Amino acid sequence: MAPKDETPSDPITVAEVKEIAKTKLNQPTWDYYTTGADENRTLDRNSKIYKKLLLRPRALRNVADVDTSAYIFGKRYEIPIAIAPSAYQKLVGPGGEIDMTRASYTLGTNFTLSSNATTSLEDVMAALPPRDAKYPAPWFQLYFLRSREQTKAVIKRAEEAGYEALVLTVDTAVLGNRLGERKKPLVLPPGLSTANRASRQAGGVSKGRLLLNAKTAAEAKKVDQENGDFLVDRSLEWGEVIPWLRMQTSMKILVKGIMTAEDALEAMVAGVDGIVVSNHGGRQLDGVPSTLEMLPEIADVVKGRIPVVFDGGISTGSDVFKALALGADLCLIGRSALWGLAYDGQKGVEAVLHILERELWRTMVLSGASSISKISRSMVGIAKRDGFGVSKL
Ligand SMILES: Cc1cc2nc3c(=O)[nH]c(=O)nc-3n(C[C@H](O)[C@H](O)[C@H](O)COP(=O)(O)O)c2cc1C
Ligand SMILES: CCCCCCC(=O)C(=O)O
Repeated sequence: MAPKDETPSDPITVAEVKEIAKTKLNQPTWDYYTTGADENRTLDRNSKIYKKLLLRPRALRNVADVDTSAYIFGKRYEIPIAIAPSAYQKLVGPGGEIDMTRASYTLGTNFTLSSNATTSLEDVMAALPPRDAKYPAPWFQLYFLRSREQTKAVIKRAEEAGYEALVLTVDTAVLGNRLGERKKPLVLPPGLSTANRASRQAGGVSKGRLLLNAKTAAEAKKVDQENGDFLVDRSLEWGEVIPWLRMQTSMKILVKGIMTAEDALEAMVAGVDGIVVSNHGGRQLDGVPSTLEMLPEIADVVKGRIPVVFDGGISTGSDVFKALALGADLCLIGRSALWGLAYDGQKGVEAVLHILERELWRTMVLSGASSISKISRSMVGIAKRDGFGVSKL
């Protein structure tokens, strides 16, 4: 069935939602959420690349009924679009992580809670009504701290609370060089804290930020030594960390931050259940390609064996279509969901998901794909170098 249209006064694109969000957020919060690392080359590339990819539609393929649903780990997603983990969501809207997770529930999809959330993982789970077992439970994103005890404790809490999967972020051994943040460090206002650090330390802003703002190498070393337990463990390796996680939990294990076919292979050999192709929304290593560019080589290695989850720069349903065509099984939205949260809390996030759903549905109809499995790589192409004609990928 075709998704319902908005009422005339509603924003009808994510770009419009973002404009409204800008008027609702204070400057430091807007800067924190919009920024990338260094010169923002990767951040910009992530979104611009979608415009370069052209669609190659097919006609007369019976699109009377178009089904946007997808299955990941055997669970049903009404749309192949879920919400990426992002830190400190109560800075964006008072309902924060709870509004996000409830919106994902309403749309029949899923949400990943950040290790640096401002709501406890137990409260997020308790905010959801009971759900038919055919749908997924939320996932929990893990920053693996140097303190194994702290790391173990939070994994245990996530498992006991009923999270379906653990998403180990592997692109944040140290925080990216975010220039705006270095000039104006992010400070959580009183009353907000990172509720999922096992110690629930007051103030709660990541100790990684102290390291980022150290003025000299000596100061950085001091911070590193003094705050060691709360920093991400930089000594992790595939062959050790994945088996260690397996020993701790029976939740599914995904790794987030895969940007090469080589790492996708490492991940599979190490025995993960899924990967997330991601460059952290351009906030970590600047100068890496867009995620969309790397998706085909990664999908060639893992597609059909383990789920390929994907994020980076998605702001339209046609972006989602392109990522699915290049091998994604499920797309995550980071900032687009945050603009919805700023715009109107849970309803705003739902509005964003509905916009993307409608746009994806229309792109599928007009491309001749009546289900997600009918979206193929041959349905996208790239303009030839001499500017005339389209090459298949
Ligand atoms: C403000 C902000 C905070 C983020 N916090 C986290 C986090 O805590 N953990 C994590 O794994 N990724 C985090 N990410 C990365 C997102 O999960 C996701 O990879 C990225 O936002 C996708 O790109 P998009 O924003 O262009 O959709 C964050 C992203 C943003 C923008
Ligand atoms: C220990 C690393 C803290 C990262 C904080 C949240 C995040 O991922 C971001 O991009 O900001």
